[in-house]
Amino acid sequence: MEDGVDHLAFERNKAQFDVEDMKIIWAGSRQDFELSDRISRLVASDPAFRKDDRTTLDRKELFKNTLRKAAYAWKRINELRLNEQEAYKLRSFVDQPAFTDLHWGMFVPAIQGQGTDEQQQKWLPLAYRMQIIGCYAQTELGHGSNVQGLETTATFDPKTDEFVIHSPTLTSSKWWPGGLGKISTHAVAYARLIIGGEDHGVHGFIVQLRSLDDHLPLPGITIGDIGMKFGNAAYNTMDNGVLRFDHVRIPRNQMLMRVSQVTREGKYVSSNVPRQLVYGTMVNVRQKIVADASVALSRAVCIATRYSAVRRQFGSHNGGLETQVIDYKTQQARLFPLLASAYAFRFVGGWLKWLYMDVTERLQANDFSTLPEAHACTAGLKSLTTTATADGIEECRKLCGGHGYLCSSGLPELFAVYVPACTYEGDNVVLLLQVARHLMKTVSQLGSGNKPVGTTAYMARVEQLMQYHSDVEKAEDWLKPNVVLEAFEARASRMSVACAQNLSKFANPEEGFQELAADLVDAAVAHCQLIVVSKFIEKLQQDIPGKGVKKQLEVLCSIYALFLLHKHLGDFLSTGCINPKQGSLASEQLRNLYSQVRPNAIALVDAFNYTDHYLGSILGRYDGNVYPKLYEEAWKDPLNDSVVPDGFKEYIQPMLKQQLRNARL
Ligand SMILES: CC/C=C\C/C=C\C/C=C\C/C=C/C(=O)SCCNC(=O)CCNC(=O)[C@H](O)C(C)(C)COP(=O)(O)OP(=O)(O)OC[C@H]1O[C@@H](n2cnc3c(N)ncnc32)[C@H](O)[C@@H]1OP(=O)(O)O
Ligand SMILES: Cc1cc2nc3c(=O)[nH]c(=O)nc-3n(C[C@H](O)[C@H](O)[C@H](O)COP(=O)(O)OP(=O)(O)OC[C@H]3O[C@@H](n4cnc5c(N)ncnc54)[C@H](O)[C@@H]3O)c2cc1C
Repeated sequence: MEDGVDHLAFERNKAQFDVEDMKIIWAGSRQDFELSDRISRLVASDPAFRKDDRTTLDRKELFKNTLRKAAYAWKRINELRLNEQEAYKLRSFVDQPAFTDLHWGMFVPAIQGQGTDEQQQKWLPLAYRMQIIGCYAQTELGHGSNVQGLETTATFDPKTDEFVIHSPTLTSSKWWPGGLGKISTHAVAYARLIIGGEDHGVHGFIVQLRSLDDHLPLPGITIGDIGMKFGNAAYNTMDNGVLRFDHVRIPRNQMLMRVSQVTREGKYVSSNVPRQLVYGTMVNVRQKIVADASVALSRAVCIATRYSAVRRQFGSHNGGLETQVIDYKTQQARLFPLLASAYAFRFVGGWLKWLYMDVTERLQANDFSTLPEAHACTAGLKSLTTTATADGIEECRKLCGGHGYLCSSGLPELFAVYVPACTYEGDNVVLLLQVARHLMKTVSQLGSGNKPVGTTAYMARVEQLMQYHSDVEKAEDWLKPNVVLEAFEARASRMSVACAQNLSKFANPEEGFQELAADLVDAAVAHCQLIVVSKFIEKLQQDIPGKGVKKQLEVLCSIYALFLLHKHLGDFLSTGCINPKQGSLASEQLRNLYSQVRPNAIALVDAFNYTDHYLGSILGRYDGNVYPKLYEEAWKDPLNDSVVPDGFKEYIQPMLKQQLRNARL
């Protein structure tokens, strides 16, 4: 604590659970906690990773600064001989989006997932040593969501045993890939495979973009940055790029050939695997994005919670202290569901990681049965968690009043960096429509003996769920996990069944799907919320050690579920799952739960174990010493370098003098 005072100590003493034990639960295991703790302190204590000057740099300085940090991070990773997990942690605690995110997060996984053994042996060592730097070049100016609509072509030339990569139209220009604009030497580029005039659809190709000697674009390649993005610093540390190919030739063996191959004779051969595996990198990254949502949301919640305990407004009696804004019920009703959501997303993220590892192992053994489930879960949860997180960060900014709008609160930048997660790796509405398709397929197969599995298993009880009426009689009944779960299952299944019934009225199912898209999205959201609630409940069924820890998690789980019920009361009522009285009992219980969280709120955010460096927020400082630091920070603004600003003499003084002259006349 810089001034030796912990302004939040009183709050910390109120906690009814052991915060050190909660840190382990949040981290996933003691080992994960120790690793995160060690690496975050390492980054925080290294001045080369300071980031408090970021918002005042112009784009070029900001970008150069990003390159410096990325190079320094790589140096430290090698010097300290960090393993893959430690290196990943180090990069994420540096907390500055960079080309390396795409190199490690998409380029390498694309080769791992879609390359043959031979291709992996050739390319991965180069990528692991960063002797080449790669990006993931899929999206084009004209098409992002519609991957099958991509226009770049890769035409096989049997004479030379090469592919000719070409951008035939303006709209076929690659547009958006991170790291592409200025840094990547290579790309996994997606293009339509054309053999003998026949179009075999979109495939991935490893293409070298820049010379490894002087970094200039190779012949036939036009490349650049697409320009400033939302927010000042934020995602402008990243060189999202534009790329055009003019008949660029690459050897045949640079098509990623795990899913399908092109022989020397130009024959197209499909392995016995689903073509959707070409989309595998997106499934991988969507899963990571879900895990990442809990990090972004918990950062914002940590800032807003600490500041809400420091900030006082109104309510002073006889000259005493004013009320801490965290004690206002409206503040609690806005903040605590976000705190609960951060924990909920943490646990569902952990589960999704398991699901992803499970499907990966099955795929290696040629078992493709769980691929649709993995696709639906990663797509749906990516959509649900990123939407809630982006909205939640913005709500946290408002929860901090005026000071939340200052860059030094950390919230504007956090929002600006995070919000594109609602769009990249699949627009959130487009992804929910994928979930809806999965649900409609599941409903249509219910009578066929094809038992629904995984997260749709509840649909097997559809007849029972269609008859369900909640038996809640008093507010405490809403604390029973089974009561909550059944209400969410009944709501989700009824919304899906209603959509399926409405769809069946259309002669053309695709037309029906388009017409009912908004209802289908609502049904998909209901299903995804059920997944998050059920995974939180499952987590509580595990052994949870630590004084008072399980009790706190039970409270948060109930808050998460009942907050959703309150927010979507219309769904629960209109589907007849609950009646209005039961709805108000849920609200009553929610208020009780907020009161239970209140004394534990600061400790619950301390359990995230974020350093002040990582939080990057004066409002969220661990010691709560907000006002002196805000005051101090204001004077560091470049505008305060001089008392009279540049431009005064040119523009303002003549105006003032003119006014003076006019006044004298
Ligand atoms: C923390 C993060 C860590 C690291 C990353 C670092 C930084 C991240 C920051 C930014 C990076 C951003 C990168 C990008 O944005 S890359 C570009 C991402 N692009 C997209 O996500 C495009 C979205 N569109 C699609 O995914 C597909 O085109 C879409 C699924 C919408 C439709 O595809 P298509 O038209 O081919 O399919 P359908 O006809 O609808 O369905 C066919 C069939 O296939 C199934 N399907 C679809 N996708 C998948 C999949 N991924 N896996 C498995 N199966 C899939 C679909 O369900 C249908 O099945 P069926 O009904 O049985 O026929
Ligand atoms: C910061 C950032 C980083 C990115 N990084 C990469 C990268 O590294 N590599 C890469 O290849 N790409 C990248 N992208 C591109 C990204 O994947 C796409 O922007 C994304 O998939 C959305 O596609 P789109 O832009 O075509 O949106 P569109 O599909 O044009 O969406 C526009 C609107 O249309 C709606 N819409 C579209 N289709 C439908 C439909 N069928 N039904 C109903 N509504 C629909 C959407 O909901 C949205 O409201 C990045 C994007 C951003 C913002």
